[in-house]
Amino acid sequence: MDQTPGIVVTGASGRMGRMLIEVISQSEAARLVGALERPGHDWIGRDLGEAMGGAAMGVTVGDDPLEAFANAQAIVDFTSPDATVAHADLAAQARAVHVIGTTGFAEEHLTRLKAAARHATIIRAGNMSLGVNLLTVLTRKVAEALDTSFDIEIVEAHHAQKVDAPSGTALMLGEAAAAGRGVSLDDVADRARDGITGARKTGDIGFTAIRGGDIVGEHDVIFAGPGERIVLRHVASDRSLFARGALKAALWGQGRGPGEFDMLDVLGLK
Ligand SMILES: NC(=O)c1ccc[n+]([C@@H]2O[C@H](COP(=O)([O-])OP(=O)(O)OC[C@H]3O[C@@H](n4cnc5c(N)ncnc54)[C@H](O)[C@@H]3O)[C@@H](O)[C@H]2O)c1
Ligand SMILES: O=C(O)C1=N[C@H](C(=O)O)CCC1
Repeated sequence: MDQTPGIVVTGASGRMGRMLIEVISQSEAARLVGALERPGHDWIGRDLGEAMGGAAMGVTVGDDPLEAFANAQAIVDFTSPDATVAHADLAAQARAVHVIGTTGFAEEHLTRLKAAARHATIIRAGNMSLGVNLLTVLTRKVAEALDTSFDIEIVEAHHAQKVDAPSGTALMLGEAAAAGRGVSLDDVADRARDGITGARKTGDIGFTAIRGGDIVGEHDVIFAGPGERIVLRHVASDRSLFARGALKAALWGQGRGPGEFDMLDVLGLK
């Protein structure tokens, strides 16, 4: 009998859902045991492979997380904040590792995820790629080394369908820069500029979001100082990058105790 961890993918028809299904079903380290979509979605009740336009996979797309999670060792969740928070309680009940790629959480969502992590292994990151996680480490180091005569600006670009801004990645980079400076991001984030804004406040960390076309994900962290500028950049050109990171997290989480972890834990970058 196959002893590899069984994984359920939520948001199966989404940009990331499809990518996750491809990556997990090609992996020898895990099995795809379920696929979920939101109630009312036209994939519900269909074979997943056929719904994706290929050969049957023997997995029927469902809309009942309780039933799907019962036989899973990991849930990989790239959906919406409300859906993910609901899934967190059910994943905890099923004792399945919950890998969360969803972004755009409000404070109330984060509080609920923290509560769920008292009983469950949650691995959450706004970006699952090695490169971006390494970039957060570099950003923190550069911010630590420079004083506030260097203005920090984070510029991100994503596809036209993205619904949240700033991106989860931009916020991760902002948190890293703020940590390097020994301040709280909430106190220094400047997330909206329009009209007569006045001069830039020293110490602020600014965010700019570009949306258009099919951009997968690009992030610049700019340190603009007197007479010079440092730019740290990450460009994602293929979504499978995020799916491979999420699978790595699901495998890393097996046998871990409850708690909230991130990709720095998974990648050994802490
Ligand atoms: N962390 C990362 O590395 C990373 C990478 C890419 C995208 N993301 C994030 O992942 C999320 C999804 O991105 P996307 O581009 O795939 O979006 P998408 O809109 O293409 O897909 C989301 C899917 O979730 C489904 N869904 C919504 N509610 C659901 C529910 N209750 N149960 C099951 N399925 C449900 C939707 O029907 C949709 O198919 C976004 O928050 C995005 O920012 C994170
Ligand atoms: O396509 C998206 O949506 C992405 N979301 C993540 C974010 O918000 O940073 C990661 C990059 C792609």
